[in-house]
Order: sequence, then C-alpha cells, then structure tokens
Amino acid sequence: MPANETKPFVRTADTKGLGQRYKLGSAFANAGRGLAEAVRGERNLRIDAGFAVVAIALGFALRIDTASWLAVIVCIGMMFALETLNTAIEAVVDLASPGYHELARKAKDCAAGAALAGAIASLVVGIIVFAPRLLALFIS
Ligand SMILES: Nc1ncnc2c1ncn2[C@@H]1O[C@H](COP(=O)(O)OP(=O)(O)OP(=O)(O)O)[C@@H](O)[C@H]1O
Repeated sequence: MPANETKPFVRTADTKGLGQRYKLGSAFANAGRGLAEAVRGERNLRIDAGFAVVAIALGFALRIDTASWLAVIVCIGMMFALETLNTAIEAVVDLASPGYHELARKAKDCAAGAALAGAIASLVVGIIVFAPRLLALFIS
C-alpha cells in the first residue's frame, strides 16, 4: 500500500484518551512489525544481526560464563533497540521535513551518533569477552 493511501488507524490520539481497550496482542504485533520493517529496510541492522549470530555462536563454542553472556545479550538488545529508534527518527524527520533543514540534519546525525556510540561500546565488550579466549585457543 502506498505510504500516502489512507489506512484505518489502530488507535488515534483522539481515541487514546477515551480509555478504549487496546489489546496487548495488537501492541506486540505492531511492535514486531516495526522491528521487522527496520531489519528489512536498514542495512546497519542486518550487519548487527550478522554480528549477533557470530557472537552467540562464539559464546556457545567458547563456553563463555554467565556474566559474559549477560554482557553479550545486553549489547545485542541495545544495538537492535538503537538502530530501530534510528529508523523511527529517520521516518519522522522525512515526514516532517522532506526538504533540507538544519534541524532535520541534526536529528538524523544525532540518531546515527547514538547508534555509533552503542556499536563502539559493543565492539569493546566483544573484544573483552572473546579476544582472551580466542588468543588462548590459538596459543595453546
Ligand atoms: N531533510 C534533511 N535535511 C538535512 N540533512 C538531511 C536531511 N535528510 C538527511 N540528511 C543528512 O543526510 C544524512 C543521511 O540521511 P539518510 O536519511 O539517508 O539516513 P541513512 O543514510 O539512512 O542513515 P543511517 O545509515 O543512519 O540509517 C543524515 O545523517 C543527515 O546528515
């Protein structure tokens, strides 16, 4: 369906305040659709997914401890959350400012910066968790 075609809202700002029930299942379905759309549309998210698969496989192969698993899982969740938020901000900016605007540039650059900060932290965690174990494997 083209983006500009009218589609009934699941919930509008008007109906929100009326105390109408919004099924938990619908909320999860909408959130899942958003995540799936972000993965489909964002190259960075697909790269993150690739790193996540490698990290999980390495975690099992190298039998990392519980604390390391927690760090890896938090990093994976953080990257998916940040990239999905980045996608959301890009969509809202494109809607609000299809033409060039300094504030639009700032919003998109900051959203991308947040994802970059998360990626750098995840890389450092990955090095701390996996590098010593991989080195020990190759040296022994
Ligand atoms: N409306 C706009 N006004 C000003 N600058 C913009 C605008 N849209 C995009 N830009 C600039 O172009 C850059 C890339 O924007 P684009 O929408 O293509 O994001 P993207 O390449 O999909 O980003 P990412 O790789 O983070 O997903 C932004 O970071 C911003 O600097």
